[in-house]
Amino acid sequence: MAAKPNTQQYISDHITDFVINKGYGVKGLSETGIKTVPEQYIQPLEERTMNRVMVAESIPIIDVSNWDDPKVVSSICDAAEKWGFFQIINHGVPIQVLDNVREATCRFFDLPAEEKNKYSKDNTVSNNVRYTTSFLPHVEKTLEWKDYLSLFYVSEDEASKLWPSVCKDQVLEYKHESEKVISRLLQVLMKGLNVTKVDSEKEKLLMGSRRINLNYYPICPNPELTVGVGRHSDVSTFTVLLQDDVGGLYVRVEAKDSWVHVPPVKGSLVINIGDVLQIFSNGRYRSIEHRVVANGSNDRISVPIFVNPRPTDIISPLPEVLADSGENPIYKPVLYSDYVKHFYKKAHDGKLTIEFAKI
Ligand SMILES: O=C(O)CCC(=O)C(=O)O
Ligand SMILES: [Fe+2]
Repeated sequence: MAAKPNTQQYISDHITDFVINKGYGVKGLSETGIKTVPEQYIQPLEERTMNRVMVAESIPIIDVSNWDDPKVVSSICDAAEKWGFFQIINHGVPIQVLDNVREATCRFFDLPAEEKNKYSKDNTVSNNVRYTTSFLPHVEKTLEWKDYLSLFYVSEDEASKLWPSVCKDQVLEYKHESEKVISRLLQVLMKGLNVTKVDSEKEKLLMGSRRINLNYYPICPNPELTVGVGRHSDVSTFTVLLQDDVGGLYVRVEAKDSWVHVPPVKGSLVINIGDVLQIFSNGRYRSIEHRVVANGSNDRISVPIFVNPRPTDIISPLPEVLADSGENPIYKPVLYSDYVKHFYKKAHDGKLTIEFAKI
């Protein structure tokens, strides 16, 4: 006698095939008009609820129209130590450039699934351009309600050949326009560590590569059951994040055992410290856990630029930091590409990635 088909299993396999293999993503799923999130998106209770949200507090908003102003320098360094997250305004990246990259992101995700799927793991011509859904759908027990395109920048030439034509010019423009802000931020953050000499070698070590993600979070029928992005810290030196006006990014405040919302501020960029800067600074600047909630009434997009070392760099506490503080290193030297590989081997798990580099 033939085995009775397991209906639940059949539906689940079908959804996985549609969302992941065929490239429809959660955007495609959302557009079917589905009324409840499929089982594989239902997160454990502790991952989808935030017990304590502080509404009275928020991360600093810093006006950087004068980067040389000592008050600007101290606000940034204090925010990096206390919060690991802050927003900057009057940063000089034209609003038009930010609007253009947001529009370009929508254009990419509005492409038919077959077009987007040309950039999936199995079809893409280069690992430097990758379209996928959730975070690591083949590794995770429970999926996240997000699709994304991840672009590792190698050169103008490569980007213009390989990046999707509906968004490449706008993403490149956003990257170029942000470079001045990125250099300034690095200088200021190093000043706060008493690292006064940042020559070109050191600059490459601290920020020699860029990854840009286009994140798309479609409307979700049961936002309370799932997440947009689960709890994680970034594996960058720092991240420059552009969000739209929907909101939903929450940042962990460890000292208060709670979370704060990062409200959309027109024209601002959100900056957060990543694990690599926590390692370089021997724990003085801290990468902070963050998460994105799913949304029941709006699609949301965000565009982070991950400012990273080069894959071939060895990351460890900076000698200047150890000499200045007299501290022993709490992290061992690790090849950056090994660190990143470790991150991409497991589902989002809060701040656990950095354990990999602990002595
Ligand atoms: O969408 C956001 O606001 C944050 C996304 C994020 O944390 C990430 O891509 O690492
Ligand atoms: Fe992140």
